[in-house]
Amino acid sequence: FQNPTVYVIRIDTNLHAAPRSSSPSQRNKSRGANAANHNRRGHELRLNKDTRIKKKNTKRAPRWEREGDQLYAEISKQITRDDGGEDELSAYFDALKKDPIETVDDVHRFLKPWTSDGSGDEAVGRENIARQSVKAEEEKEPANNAPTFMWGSLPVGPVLASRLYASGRSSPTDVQKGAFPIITQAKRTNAIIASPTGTGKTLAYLLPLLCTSPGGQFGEGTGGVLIVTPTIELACQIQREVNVLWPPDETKGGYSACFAVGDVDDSQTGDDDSDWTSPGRSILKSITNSPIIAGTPKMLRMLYREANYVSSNAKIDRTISSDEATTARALLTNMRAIVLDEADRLLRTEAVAREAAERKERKVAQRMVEESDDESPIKKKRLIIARETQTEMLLRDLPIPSLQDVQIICASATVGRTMRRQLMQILDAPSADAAATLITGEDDARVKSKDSERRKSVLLPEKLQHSYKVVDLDAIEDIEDEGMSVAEQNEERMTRATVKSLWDTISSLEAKPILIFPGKIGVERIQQEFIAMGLEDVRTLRNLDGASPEYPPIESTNPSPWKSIPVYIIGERFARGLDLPNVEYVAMLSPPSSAAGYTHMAGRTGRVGRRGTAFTFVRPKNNEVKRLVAIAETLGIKFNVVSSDSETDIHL
Ligand SMILES: Nc1ncnc2c1ncn2[C@@H]1O[C@H](COP(=O)(O)OP(=O)(O)OP(=O)(O)O)[C@@H](O)[C@H]1O
Repeated sequence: FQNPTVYVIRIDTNLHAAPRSSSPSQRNKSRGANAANHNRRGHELRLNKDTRIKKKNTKRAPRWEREGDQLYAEISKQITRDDGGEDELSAYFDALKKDPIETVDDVHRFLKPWTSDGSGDEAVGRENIARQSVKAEEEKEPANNAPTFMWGSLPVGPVLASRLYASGRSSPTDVQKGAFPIITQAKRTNAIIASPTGTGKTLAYLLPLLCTSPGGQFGEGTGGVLIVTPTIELACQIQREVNVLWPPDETKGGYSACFAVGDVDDSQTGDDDSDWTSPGRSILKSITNSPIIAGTPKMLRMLYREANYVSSNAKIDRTISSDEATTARALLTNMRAIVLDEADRLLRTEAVAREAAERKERKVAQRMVEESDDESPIKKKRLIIARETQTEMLLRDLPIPSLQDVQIICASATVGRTMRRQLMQILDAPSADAAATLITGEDDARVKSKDSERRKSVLLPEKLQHSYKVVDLDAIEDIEDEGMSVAEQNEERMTRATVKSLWDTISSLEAKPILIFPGKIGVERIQQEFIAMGLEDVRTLRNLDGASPEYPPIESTNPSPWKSIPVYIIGERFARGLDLPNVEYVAMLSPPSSAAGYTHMAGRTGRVGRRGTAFTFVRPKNNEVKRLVAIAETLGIKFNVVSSDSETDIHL
């Protein structure tokens, strides 16, 4: 009843009117000779003409009908407004004769008083328009070339919007909404995209770059965008994402718009010395007009070094083909953006932070010794100096005029002050803010929470649950193998106990894909154990791409082609950015050595608002328990306890 619908019911109130004749002929008869003097209901009409007209006029049409008529009359007129009227609007239109509309901006300026952001109380008139046009000139931003067709609130253009919908992404995530306007700004803006794992950071940088691509998919030019990733697997994952948005066109050679610089193809490098092609040249040869180049910093350094050589020696070195020379020149001249995906890992931020903390600790210790009378020498820990990384070397040596001319975009779930300062140094910027704009998915209520623990947990997806399980060593008997040292026997017992704990945990869970980080135990051992226990779909990095007939492609979201629920076993260093479909559980077989490590591993589940649980297996050892406490403290998370038969459970 809040929005009642009004029905107009016409009721015939003339209940005493003569009944209607059943047929038209009878009706005509009943009207008879006097019909002219009677109305249709048989009431007598007065023949006095004036009275009759008067009577008709007194029955006025309802207001809405009269206003409606007026409106219809008004809108059906030809709108020329050349009639030289004297109202304000006519004056406004008259001004057009002196200053006709010629450009898109003229149209906006002219229509401004009727657009929702034009303040309603401003007087309509030429003065007003002139003022607005001056203002517009002052504020004039270079035009944004992004096509308009909305994906949620983002103008990504009809083609990309349809492909996004078709691939099951119906609206942008918060960080995608935040990143798009900043990255597409006509004034080149560097950006750091920082938001929890699984919030769509890849699309957050990819979409604005594709939308601002000069000439689109086939007009961008080779190597317009360079994406640096810590692993080749991540580069391939980005390639798959690009293929969804910009599918390879068979009529144009069927190559992907994103070239993933992987291991060098041996078939390109001949066996004998005369056929030998350098790895850099092999990569260069394989690039076929790809506008986006993605790869690890080491491979990219090799590629760009070779491109530099080829472009400067094309005329004198006979081994250089004209195609190679063209590609090399394009690589060096087209670059407009560089993305550092998982930037803190690429810039080895952790090592720099560790070194800084260690130096600070040393200073404090030194001061304490100086202030006390204690003469005993200070025990010094070895200082591990953070070395320059491959990415830093790549950025330093890139054969382009200046990094200032290229848009730099960094993305990671774990961005801190150290990383921002590193970037500031690399770009020679006066401050971290000047180096790059920080973009976060700020709609998360946790960011504004008064509870500091809750604020800390913002690095992780909100729906991600955390659990730990204590490995029950007593469940495994002592190992007595004469071929093994005591230490090896203990290690083996630990491994068996951990595998048993893992198996017991998996057995108690709903059947859903699980990702295991095996820690020291290693990928192969867990794989062998699980296959021996009868699991069929046990995958490692090698069979993730679905190329082998035994393993269907992992993009498949339909569980029907799965032989059994997939179990992925992946080494920790490949955790970053990995996006495996439908993974509901992550198992870390020992507590990670840093909170950032935990964030990236646990974050393989609970992605894009889905549920997920991360299990950490902890042995009853001081260092492992301490690590788990430090992780819980840093990230502001509370663990659930997975019960175990042993009495050694620790409650954090
Ligand atoms: N707007 C969206 N709606 C639904 N799903 C999305 C959307 N954007 C991205 N995704 C999907 O979310 C998943 C995670 O995206 P992505 O890998 O970019 O996350 P991320 O933030 O980079 O995570 P990580 O920090 O772990 O690398 C992908 O499968 C991607 O296809």
